[in-house]
Amino acid sequence: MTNQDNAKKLAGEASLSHIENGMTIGLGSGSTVYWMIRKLGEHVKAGLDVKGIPSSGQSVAWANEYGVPITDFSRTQRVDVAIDGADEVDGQWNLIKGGGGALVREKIIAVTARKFVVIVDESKLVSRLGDFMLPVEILPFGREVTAGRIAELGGLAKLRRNDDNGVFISDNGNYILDCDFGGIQEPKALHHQLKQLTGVVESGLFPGMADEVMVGYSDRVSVLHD
Ligand SMILES: O=C[C@H](O)[C@H](O)[C@H](O)COP(=O)(O)O
Repeated sequence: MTNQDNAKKLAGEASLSHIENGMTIGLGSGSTVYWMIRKLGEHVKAGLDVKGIPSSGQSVAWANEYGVPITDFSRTQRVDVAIDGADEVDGQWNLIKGGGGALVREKIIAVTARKFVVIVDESKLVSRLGDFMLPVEILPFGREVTAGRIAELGGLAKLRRNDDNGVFISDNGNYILDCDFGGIQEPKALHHQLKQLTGVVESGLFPGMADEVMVGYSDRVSVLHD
């Protein structure tokens, strides 16, 4: 296992300290969350009574594989804690998410949760967001027009493709534009500008939403509080 994988594992597993019996847990997406779900499955087997609301098809699959019971918003609208990864985290805990294309469901879960815990390895910490191309989920119809509107905001938008060069389709049946805005000076303002564009479903900017950030290093976890 690489040092980075180990850092993800440590952060993912440490996040279980937020979980108590009876909770409904927002299950994020990505390779760091994988370790959280896997460990959570061990706790469930040992008797922990929790349910998870997964944010992606991949997380549903992991929850099933590791024995974490799942539920959905038709059964409960209470999420006690959401635990999720990020692609970038700045000093004010603004996030870029969506590298795996799960940003819309992740955000619905994060805004519903009483507590939103972010788990990352140290490589995700940045002084300013924007080296990572900002994922923006858009409706397929009129994608060229929407990309043009994003360009007017200063973002060079590239349609996400799969490894086989087909267009990437999100779990919601939409497209993802990976947008280069250069360094993002004002994440909250840019997020609101993007949200106002017809055709944009959601931006991968999560400004000021995290309650706690758990940072994994190769040999330890550092917890950043408010
Ligand atoms: O859409 C994907 C999610 O936002 C992930 O949480 C994010 O990309 C981080 O993933 P990872 O832990 O694999 O770096």
